[in-house]
Amino acid sequence: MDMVSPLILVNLKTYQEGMGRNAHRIAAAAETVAQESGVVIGIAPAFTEIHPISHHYAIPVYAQHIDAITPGAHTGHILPEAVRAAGARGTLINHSERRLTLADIDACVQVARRLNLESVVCTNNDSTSAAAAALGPDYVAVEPPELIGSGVSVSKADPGIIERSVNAVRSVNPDVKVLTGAGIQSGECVKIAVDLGTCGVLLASSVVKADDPEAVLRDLVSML
Ligand SMILES: O=C(CO)COP(=O)(O)O
Repeated sequence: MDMVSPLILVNLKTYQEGMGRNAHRIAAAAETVAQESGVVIGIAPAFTEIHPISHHYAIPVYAQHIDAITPGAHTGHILPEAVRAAGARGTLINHSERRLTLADIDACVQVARRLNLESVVCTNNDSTSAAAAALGPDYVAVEPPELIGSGVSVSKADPGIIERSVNAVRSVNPDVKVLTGAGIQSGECVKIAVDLGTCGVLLASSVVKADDPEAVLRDLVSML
């Protein structure tokens, strides 16, 4: 293993297979495999599942989004303090399916830092990875949008974007860790990503839609 312990972050999105009892099943599988392997496996469930999951399992829980607001008169927003109080360790910011402006991303990273929430800023290519790194988040997670949910792994289809993003982030801010995602489905995909200099992966469908999420998670960590 690398000096920084790898992170496997499973985004449950709003998949039916990641709601309610299914979210618990995936969280339990993640906890089992994390304990067996020593690899950190986090989960980003729907907002409504953050509290139940974080209070039942020892794995780190992430929000899928926050709004950079302070408590007050906002309706239909996600208050970062509430996400923290519900037990989240961190949050995704600017996921490809929840894009923000650069100014919003900056504000979200700052509020996350203030609240001691880990920030994972998602990006779509190496230029945006460099821009995100300049904001000083904990992680930049590069995911080529065309491969998200495609079943085709970024590690195999586009290793260059991983390598370029790692280099871009390092040159802007070497303290920012890099994750990658889109189509990640096996231990081999994870190993390629880590060998290219990332600290792990962000993934969804291969775990969330699996008949046996525990078996997929065991495979994902098998080459670390
Ligand atoms: O968007 C993703 C994770 O946030 C990637 O999704 P898939 O793993 O389904 O390609």
